[in-house]
Amino acid sequence: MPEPVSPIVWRDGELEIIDQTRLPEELVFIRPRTVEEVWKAIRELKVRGAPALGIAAAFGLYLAIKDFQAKGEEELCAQLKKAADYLASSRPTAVNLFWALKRVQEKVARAQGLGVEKIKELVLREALAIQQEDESMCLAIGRYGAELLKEAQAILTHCNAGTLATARYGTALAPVYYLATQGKVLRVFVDETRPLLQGARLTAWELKQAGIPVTLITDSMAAVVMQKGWVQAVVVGADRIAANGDVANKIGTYGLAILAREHGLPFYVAAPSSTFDLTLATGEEIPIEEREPAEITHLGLRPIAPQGIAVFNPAFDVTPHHYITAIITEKGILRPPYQESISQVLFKEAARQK
Ligand SMILES: CSC[C@H]1O[C@H](OP(=O)(O)O)[C@H](O)[C@@H]1O
Repeated sequence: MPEPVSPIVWRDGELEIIDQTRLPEELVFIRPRTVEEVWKAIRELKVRGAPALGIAAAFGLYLAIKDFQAKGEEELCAQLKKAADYLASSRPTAVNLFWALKRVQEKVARAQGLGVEKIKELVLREALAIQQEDESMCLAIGRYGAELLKEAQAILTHCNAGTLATARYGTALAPVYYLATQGKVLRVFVDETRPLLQGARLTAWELKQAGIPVTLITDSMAAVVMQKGWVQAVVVGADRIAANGDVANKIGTYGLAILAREHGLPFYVAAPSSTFDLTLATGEEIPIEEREPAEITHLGLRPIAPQGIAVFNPAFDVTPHHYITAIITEKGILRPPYQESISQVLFKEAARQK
């Protein structure tokens, strides 16, 4: 199986990003050189997917300061905070973006006294570390998730939680890639995922590249695919997971969870620990991004709805934890009650590090 692509790399002193708005027709790379260009790439979903947003934001911080002529560390840190606040305004739901911005700034705060140039180098090193760690976390999610899917013939997934949404390998698709390397090839039923079609444009593309069999369906077909018994599990990604296990993910996920429950299918969420937001008790507190009406009323330039029609365009919804069979993380499989299993897996690790 060909190695899944990485959508975002630091190569020869430049940030190189696959422009995901050009897929599946063209594989086009862009090289943002300023924090403004990174902000725009995030906002326009040229780079998207919760972990990939964290990685892009971390590199965006470096681009914001690499050529900045600071008189001293204090001025440099002020520029870094200004850039972090700016990047934080690009998209509100995926917590990985905010987690990465916070992690880099905290690293810099602990490095006071190093000098301006050393701090700049440290920010780049931290962005590279975030990217490398994410790839390792996706691999671990693949191994843990494979245990849950090893008896399945096919799964259904929604949106794109594959290699294009992460450093590499993905979250929901990581077990599919891992099983393929072990000689077990699953078929993946892919929701097209209106309105921006991340499933049809991105998941179908990346799985085809990897030689994984794909069946593309419209979002409205998921129920009958489950009714016919064509899939044995539903596996999706996440953009933010609250302390009780409520999951924010692409709009349409909540409906899939209810359908899975109705058809007696396991509903798995795959996410690294950087997607958990333990400051939020429940999913009710997760900010849900609302995007432009034109994403729904138009297909490209062509209107597909009457002009001026009222539109509701939330990019995400929240699936209550009681619909979720298990959460696959890089540290293991979390089972209900999530309030306990999340803290045991995530906090216990942190406690040991103190
Ligand atoms: C591996 S997390 C991917 C997650 O992000 C997607 O949203 P978007 O394409 O708007 O960035 C979707 O919710 C995926 O599940």
